Amino acid sequence: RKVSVPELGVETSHTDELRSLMSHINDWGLDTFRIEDLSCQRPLTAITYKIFQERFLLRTYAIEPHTLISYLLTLEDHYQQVPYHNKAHGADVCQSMHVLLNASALDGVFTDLEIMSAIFASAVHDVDHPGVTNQFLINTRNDLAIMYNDESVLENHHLAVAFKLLQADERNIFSNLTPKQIKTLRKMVIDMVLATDMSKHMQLLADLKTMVESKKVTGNNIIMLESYDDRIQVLQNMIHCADLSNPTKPLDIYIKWTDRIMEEFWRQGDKERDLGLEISPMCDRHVASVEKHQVGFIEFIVHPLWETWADLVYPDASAILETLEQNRDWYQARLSSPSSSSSTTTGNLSNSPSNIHISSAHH
Ligand SMILES: COc1ccc(C2=NN(C3CCN(C(=O)CN4C(=O)CCC4=O)CC3)C(=O)[C@@H]3CC=CC[C@H]23)cc1OC
Ligand SMILES: [Mg+2]
Ligand SMILES: [Zn+2]
Repeated sequence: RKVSVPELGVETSHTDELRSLMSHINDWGLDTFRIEDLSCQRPLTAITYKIFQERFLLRTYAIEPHTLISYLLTLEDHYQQVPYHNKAHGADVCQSMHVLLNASALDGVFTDLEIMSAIFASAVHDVDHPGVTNQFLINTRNDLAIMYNDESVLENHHLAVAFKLLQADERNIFSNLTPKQIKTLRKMVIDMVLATDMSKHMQLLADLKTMVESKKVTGNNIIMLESYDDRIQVLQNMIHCADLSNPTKPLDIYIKWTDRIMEEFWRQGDKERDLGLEISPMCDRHVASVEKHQVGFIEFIVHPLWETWADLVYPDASAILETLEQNRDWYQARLSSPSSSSSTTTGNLSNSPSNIHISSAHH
């Protein structure tokens, strides 16, 4: 029986504007925040539905549109209303992953099943995130830490929730896959989401560097990946890059993500203070050095990863690396110049030059 679904997957009164924004689904720097507004707070459903259509995945895997929308709406409802790790972040990582998969150095490298696994993994990768870190859950003996024995607690939980939601027939988007396909997809999704645990970062990056050093390409510079381990390693680094892509986006968008993650970290710090626990790095709102943290985050983590990724897919990620370096310099400049000192934020702003970004108090 035919069940009618809205053209863009979500009910909205801004259909024309949303359609036009969605035409940029393949572009780096798509404004997820505007999609959040235009989709009536359904950015994850709107973006993931568009990507599945764009890649013909509904046709290839005989997925009913209403089944996909039903799964996506329920998945989206299971993202918590926390400042950063909410449905907008899920949507953003999903769209970023979609763009990374389009690198010409990866042209024809991944199968449709691997691509669908990567998009699905990105959409679900932080579902039901409570807005606190693994270490906080462990330190407070949270039920989740007990359930997962302190090992990748959040990431195991995101996966369990994502697959549990598939068990309802009306939401089972993989009902027409073969048992072998489902087994392969499930393993790849688990391997990718577990790789978003920051405690795996150094090992992931080391392995990526080794791969870059021994990179094998075809005649037209396409990367050759023979084994499952090589293929999943690239996909794991890809979702990790997408998860760490905020500093590589246009500055106005990057700053909004920074505002959100800092508010989420500060709320955790407030809880730690109330519990008499040591306040985690970057989590004390009374020691606000947002710029310093961003420069450190980029220098120690984001740039080393993206520099290596840019080597692997050279020259496809060169513009992204360029934006990252410009954004780092912008935060660096605010560290040293007087405009970043607290006096300006409480001082007379009327004479501040328009080109200096004065956002909310903590910047
Ligand atoms: C837009 O801005 C951010 C976005 C995400 C994160 C995440 N952070 N993290 C770890 C926290 C602890 N870490 C550090 O303290 C690293 N570090 C230094 O060593 C010096 C300064 C600094 O930041 C590692 C990353 C997460 O685990 C979040 C969840 C998954 C991915 C990245 C997220 C951090 C951001 O801005 C600092
Ligand atoms: Mg996560
Ligand atoms: Zn994430």
